[in-house]
Amino acid sequence: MGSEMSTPAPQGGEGGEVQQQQQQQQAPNDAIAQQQQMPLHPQSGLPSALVIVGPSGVGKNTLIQRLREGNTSFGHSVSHTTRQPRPGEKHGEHYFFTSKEQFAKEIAEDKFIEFAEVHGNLYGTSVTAVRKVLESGRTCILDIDVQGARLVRKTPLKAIFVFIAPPSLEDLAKRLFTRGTEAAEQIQKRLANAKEEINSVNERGLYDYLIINDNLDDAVDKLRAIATRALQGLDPEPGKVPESVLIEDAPLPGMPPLDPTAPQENGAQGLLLSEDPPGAASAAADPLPNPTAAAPPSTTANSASDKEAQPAVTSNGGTGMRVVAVARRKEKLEALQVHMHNLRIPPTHFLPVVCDITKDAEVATLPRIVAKRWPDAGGVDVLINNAGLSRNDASLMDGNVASWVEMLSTNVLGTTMAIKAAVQDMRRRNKWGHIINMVGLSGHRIPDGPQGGGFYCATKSAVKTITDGLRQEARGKMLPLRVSSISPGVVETEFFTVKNFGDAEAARSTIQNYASCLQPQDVAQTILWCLSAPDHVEVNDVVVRPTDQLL
Ligand SMILES: Nc1nc2c(ncn2[C@@H]2O[C@H](COP(=O)(O)OP(=O)(O)O)[C@@H](O)[C@H]2O)c(=O)[nH]1
Ligand SMILES: Nc1ncnc2c1ncn2[C@@H]1O[C@H](COP(=O)(O)OP(=O)(O)O)[C@@H](O)[C@H]1O
Repeated sequence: MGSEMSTPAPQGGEGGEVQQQQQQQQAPNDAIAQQQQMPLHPQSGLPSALVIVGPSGVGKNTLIQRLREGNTSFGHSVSHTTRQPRPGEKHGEHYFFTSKEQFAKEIAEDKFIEFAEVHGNLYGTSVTAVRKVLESGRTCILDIDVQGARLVRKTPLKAIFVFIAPPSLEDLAKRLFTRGTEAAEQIQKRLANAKEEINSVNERGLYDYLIINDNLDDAVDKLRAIATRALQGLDPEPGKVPESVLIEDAPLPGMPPLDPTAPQENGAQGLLLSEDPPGAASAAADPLPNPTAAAPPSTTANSASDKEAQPAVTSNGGTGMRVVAVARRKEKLEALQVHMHNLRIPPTHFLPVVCDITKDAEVATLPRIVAKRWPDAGGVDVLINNAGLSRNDASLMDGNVASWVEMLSTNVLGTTMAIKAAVQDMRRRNKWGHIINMVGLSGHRIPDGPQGGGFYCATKSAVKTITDGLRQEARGKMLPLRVSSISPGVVETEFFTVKNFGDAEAARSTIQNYASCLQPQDVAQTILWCLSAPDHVEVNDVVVRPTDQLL
């Protein structure tokens, strides 16, 4: 569920009580069943229930309606809710619309198999509603949220669990807007919750089936086949939910008006960035000659959320590149998106994607997201691996192991997984581009200091070795892939704030040791210089540091 649902409600508030009661509600069980004389666990051969879960607006009601059209074998358990009825909704048919007081009373009376707070309202499935359908020998359909599904999983109710996913969050947003039943604020709330709801597909054993509701007729056919199994009381087939599912983020619904005072750039376009923790630097500010690639390439780079990455993303200097900015922090990407919008860079040339590059499944999906969102772009031609994270509690003598793991997974594994995803995309198209890794001075030397930067330097040395190793591997296979690294010294970015766990003062005092740090634009320019070399020239490593930096 989304942030709203997963945020603990204030003590004593409605949500707080609901959470406490839900914890006690762990397994509405045989005792309730016996009390209500409900065959919660039908013998085999009798119909199972069908639990349908999915984010708001994905099409659950539409699918259920289509399934039930002209087929009386399926009944729908009518839920109770404290939300206001929408125009046309009937009490007892769509929901039992209930006051909060009445709902609380019914909870106390053990009326519900499960209940949950969803999008700010209470919803619950009553034992009576399910019993009514089951007793008539039909399959009972429960349209409930993720929390409800988790709870029903713990009851003896024999059921098949299906998750309905949208083809993308963008489609989901469109459907919610088109349905027009909610105000903008409610739609935002539902979209904010959707990503976490979709992520519940990765909870092992929660769902038996996943249906992506893209083409409605296809989705209805799939649901019908599953519902028929439920009707026959058959067990679900194994392996029908993929190991890992990632649905890309929606763009911001509705961009702000253009800022007429914002400076315009020269045809700034793309770069695909990957990942989030503030890294050494990635930037490119000024116009450069055209790149050597024949077609406008799309570029990926990581750590796009940082202010430091903005120049890299915003100024391709008329190279004709299209930029995919990949980062973990959504709010930073959103700010970048607004910035790009104000620079009049069209959505065809800038695509923000939320992704955690320490997660293999998320990284592997990136080229697919690019291909889907920009079918005309071909694929990823340039990858800029910008992720580089350092922590100040990582001394080799007495450091925090968690910080070592974090650095290793971000700087080394994240970079390598992004390389693999980009290279496989290039191989698929037989079109070989350019990989640029940010090694940094730390990949070449270890600075003095009692805190000890040895572990961070080790990860950066690894990136240097990976850069050289990738080049050798490509040469060995006679592939025209170009591999470069850039090794900047101190760059004025968020890097030091992250290193000091958010302590901006400590970060400032580090930066003040230098009369003039490199700026992100300086690094960006270096990236563009590497990219602009003619085909027969491969820049291997560029070391660049502030003029007054000693070591
Ligand atoms: N846990 C639980 N969730 C429910 C129940 N009834 C509906 N929901 C879920 O509540 C959410 C909001 O439903 P609704 O207000 O009808 O809005 P909609 O999903 O935008 O059509 C959906 O995810 C439903 O699946 C219920 O009885 N229990
Ligand atoms: N496969 C689909 N393609 C396009 N629009 C769809 C599809 N499935 C449902 N819709 C539309 O999306 C909107 C939301 O569907 P709805 O059934 O109300 O969602 P939910 O019950 O999951 O909140 C409706 O306007 C519906 O017509």
